[in-house]
Amino acid sequence: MKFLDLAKVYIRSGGGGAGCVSFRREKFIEYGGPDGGDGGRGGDVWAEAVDGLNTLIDFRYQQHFFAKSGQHGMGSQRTGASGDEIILKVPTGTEILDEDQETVIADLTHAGQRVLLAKGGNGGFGNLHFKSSTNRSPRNANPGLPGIERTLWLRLKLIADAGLVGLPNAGKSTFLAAVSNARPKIADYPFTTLHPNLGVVGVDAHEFVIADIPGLIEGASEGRGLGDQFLGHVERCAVLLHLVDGTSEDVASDARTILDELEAYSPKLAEKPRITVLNKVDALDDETRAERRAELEAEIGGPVMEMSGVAKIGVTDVLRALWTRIEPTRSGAKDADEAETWRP
Ligand SMILES: Nc1nc2c(ncn2[C@@H]2O[C@H](COP(=O)(O)OP(=O)(O)OP(=O)(O)O)[C@@H](O)[C@H]2O)c(=O)[nH]1
Ligand SMILES: [Mg+2]
Repeated sequence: MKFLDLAKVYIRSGGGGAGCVSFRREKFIEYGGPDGGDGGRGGDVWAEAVDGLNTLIDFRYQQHFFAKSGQHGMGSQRTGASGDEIILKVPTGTEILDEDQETVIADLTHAGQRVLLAKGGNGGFGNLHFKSSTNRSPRNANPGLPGIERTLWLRLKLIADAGLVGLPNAGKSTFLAAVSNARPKIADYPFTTLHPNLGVVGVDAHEFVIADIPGLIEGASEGRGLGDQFLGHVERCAVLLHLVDGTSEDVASDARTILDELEAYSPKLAEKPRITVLNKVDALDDETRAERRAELEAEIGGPVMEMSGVAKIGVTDVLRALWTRIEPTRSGAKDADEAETWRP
């Protein structure tokens, strides 16, 4: 799957069709009245969030979205046909930003949510419309209103309940593959994962989504490694899962590196609920394991769980711990309210 989380699009709604000037012309009727129809409305341009899409890559290949104009009005009181609307299908989690990339016009967080990006121009009135007691044969009609042209940015912030963070090689993708339907690439070299992957997880009859993102290294906030650009994809998560490679000689400093990078990216992300795990415990003897866990707990000032993604040790406990943080954010009523926000 190719991944793209920022795309520029050019949109234009359709112009309205012009109103028509026409008079009835029939046998035996000498002075037929006005019968020019109105122009049709131009097509709107909408964006709609859909499930099952996790990238904006399609917008690399198509950037122009121009809706059709309305047809002109015609004689015999016929209204011109409206122009067809255009709907940009975007992944849930897509924000729509103005050309300056500063103003967020809409945030489509729920499947089916729609936002009007550009309204089609109204059609002009035909001369039938201008008939009055003082003017029985008006010769005027309105032109249609023009469409609206806009340059917009689409920015995808994936929607997941839990986000995986850690150094490269910490075992993030291995864990995701072990617990979900996702099949991310796994290898024993850093930066195996180059873009976010989502996986659906089930535990105790609950389902939630985990996002695996590329590993962070010291200086990621200054662009080192793959940088910290992917942290945007865990911003909306209810909880972060911080995996620390238990086979590392210095688990405390490894953990500190991640916490510093989270803080540098945004204090809000650093304050998000977080579960810390000593991973790869299958490769450790009991003594080393206890020692490293204690070091890690001292560094982060809180409890640490133990796990092995490969041997599937402690995995279910970790999923349950994640769920306890996710569950309170799952209020149906709140979701429904938000879904309404951007509906026309
Ligand atoms: N012994 C042991 N090895 C593991 C475990 N989990 C992962 N590994 C190994 O660690 C290496 C890195 O695993 P990945 O899952 O690719 O690590 P990652 O954190 O996704 O790495 P990046 O994508 O580069 O950030 C692979 O060789 C895995 O086989 C584990 O629980 N135990
Ligand atoms: Mg990976």
